[in-house]
Amino acid sequence: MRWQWRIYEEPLREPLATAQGVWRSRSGIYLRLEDEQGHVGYGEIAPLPGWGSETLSADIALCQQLPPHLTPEIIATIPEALPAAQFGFVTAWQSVGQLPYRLRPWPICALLGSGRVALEQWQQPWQQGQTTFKWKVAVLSPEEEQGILTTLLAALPQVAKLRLDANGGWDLATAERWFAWLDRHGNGKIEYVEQPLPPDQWQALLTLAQTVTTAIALDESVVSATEVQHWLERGWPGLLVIKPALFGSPERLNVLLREGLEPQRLVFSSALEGAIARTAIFQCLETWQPCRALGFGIERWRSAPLLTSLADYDAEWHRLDNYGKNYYK
Ligand SMILES: O=C(O)CCC(=O)c1ccccc1C(=O)O
Ligand SMILES: [Mg+2]
Repeated sequence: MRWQWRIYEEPLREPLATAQGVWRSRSGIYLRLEDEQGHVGYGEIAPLPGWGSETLSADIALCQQLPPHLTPEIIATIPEALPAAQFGFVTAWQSVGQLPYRLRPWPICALLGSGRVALEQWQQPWQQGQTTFKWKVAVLSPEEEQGILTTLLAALPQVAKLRLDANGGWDLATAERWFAWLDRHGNGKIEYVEQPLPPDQWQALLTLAQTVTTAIALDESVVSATEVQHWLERGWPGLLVIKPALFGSPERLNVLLREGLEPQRLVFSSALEGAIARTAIFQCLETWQPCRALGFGIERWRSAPLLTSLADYDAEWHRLDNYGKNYYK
């Protein structure tokens, strides 16, 4: 199987502020495979350095070193330390001759910007039928955020659900105060709090999950399949955010599900990947059958529409030409 790759860097439509800083652009690598009969396939490597996945330079080094003809055996040698590359190559290989996919629309959770803008930003997605929202916290002080949250919770209709994402930005004392506040004021509308403490504080995270009423989801703690496995062995009782683009080969999740991981505990979420990876993820969802709204409501920051024809793929392959350099095998 012959293949080509192309590095891109695309500015976000607006900066995304999280507890870990402000993001302004997103880089990755698009892959294009073609077999002897002319069947094509596409894949995307979209690592998030600083997020437990590899760096883009590590993926570039991998692409430079792989031979001009791919086989499943070669793809299987991609090391565990490069989970975004594993995802990109495995899904690219699976897509050859299968495109375009016919995909279902799933309920989506709309991401709201940190701070007061959330009070406006939920309304348009609500009018379009979305009922789950996520708000970035640990960006302002707890007092400021709880003030805004009081208004937001009062404004949201009773059937709406709100996720809070602290991106590991609280310490234990702050988290305990926040959970006490949420137990009193959550109004039945808080679906869960995502990554309240830094990813490595596993004992404190386990204790919190066993003592507070509000559900907790791990995100940064469980970026790759190996980490998910580790937390399951530790007895993590809560939810798990899966960012498929950073997770490794999708087959790893199939195995965990076959071994009894309950699908209701999973929340699938975007890593602000591009259209090729997003479409590959939605193809995986046909197998994974998500039970909760997908954390893919990120259009405000990056437009990544599902690709529904080979012409769409071809256009996407060429679209980011101006952002990155081209490399051909
Ligand atoms: O999960 C969602 O609902 C939206 C996506 C999101 O929040 C996100 C996007 C890129 C990187 C990290 C995160 C995060 O969950 O913290
Ligand atoms: Mg998160």
